[in-house]
Amino acid sequence: MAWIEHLRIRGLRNLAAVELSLSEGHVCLVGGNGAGKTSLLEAVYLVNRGGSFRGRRHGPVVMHGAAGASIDLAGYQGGHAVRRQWRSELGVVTRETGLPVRLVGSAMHALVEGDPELRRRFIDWNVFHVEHGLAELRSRLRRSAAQRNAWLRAGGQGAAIWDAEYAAALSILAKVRADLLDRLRQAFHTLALELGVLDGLELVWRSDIPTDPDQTLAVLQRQLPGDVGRGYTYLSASRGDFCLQRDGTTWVGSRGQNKTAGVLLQLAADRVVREQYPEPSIWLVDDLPAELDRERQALLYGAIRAASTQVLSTALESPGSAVRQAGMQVFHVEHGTVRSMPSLRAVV
Ligand SMILES: Nc1ncnc2c1ncn2[C@@H]1O[C@H](COP(=O)(O)OP(=O)(O)OP(=O)(O)O)[C@@H](O)[C@H]1O
Repeated sequence: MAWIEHLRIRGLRNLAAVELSLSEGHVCLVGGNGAGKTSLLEAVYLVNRGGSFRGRRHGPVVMHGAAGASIDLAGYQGGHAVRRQWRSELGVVTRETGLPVRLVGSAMHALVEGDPELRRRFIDWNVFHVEHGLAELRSRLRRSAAQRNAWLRAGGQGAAIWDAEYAAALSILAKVRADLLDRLRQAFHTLALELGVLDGLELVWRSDIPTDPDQTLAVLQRQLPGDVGRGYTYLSASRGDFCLQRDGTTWVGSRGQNKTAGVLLQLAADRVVREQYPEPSIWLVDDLPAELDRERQALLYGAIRAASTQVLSTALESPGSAVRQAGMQVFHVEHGTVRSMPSLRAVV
């Protein structure tokens, strides 16, 4: 069982010096806008995954004017005590592998209504966890694509020596993505039934990359004149997307419904990965209450708690009665400092 017992953060965003002792179960970080709640989740993500979940737009994680940032974590995994360290100048410095963490970010609705690139990254991240050798496959693809594109830019004359290798790698990727989607589709369907939300929605994968390498090779040959004109290969790993359908038609949900669907997708992916790696993850849940009614909040928090040993969640306000739980730990975050509030003893 993976959980964090102690966390020490120095010089990360607005968190100058933070020390937290945590318990298993649901830990709630409460505070106003800009208090440092998301930065705390970011620290947990960073020390375990080695990178941030926030894009470049958010700038460097080291506190303005500070010489460096550090994160130290002590916790448990598989019944053993583990330690992890991250230093801004070195990255992760411990040998032990990171604790498994799963993020429900504040913009989960974007997974349904945003750019296809987000969905492909979501699929590939989960494929990476169930299929060994994805990194090697990616480098095969990159190498053969670069060689083929150089050949196209030179006019595509002579033998197409990189086509077979590129078609083989691309078809394997198409196959592992389609297989994951199939398992995800079933898990999503089961979860929607169990929770009684988004009834009748179906996950549909659309990709024009054939899973048979001979067919992929035939497509490459057919598209050759266009590829030479463009100077690059049209059929690439960035083709493919999934959508949600109801009765065969693309479903258009509200912001809150899309957010619910995004969280369900994370829960479904967690089930798929845990068929192979049963250890539950630590879930980092940023601002779930935004856009969700109380019933949905309670439902989704309940499903996330059931899937994890520890949940670190953020919110602007203290958890309401629908979300509270006996033993829930609550911390108040303000201007980068964190204060413990009395643990909740009973469901109110
Ligand atoms: N490198 C940095 N150095 C110092 N402060 C930073 C740095 N990067 C971001 N900040 C500031 O840290 C503060 C905390 O941001 P954070 O996103 O953690 O807040 P939050 O509590 O999650 O707020 P909200 O509820 O509005 O999402 C922000 O005011 C931000 O401007």
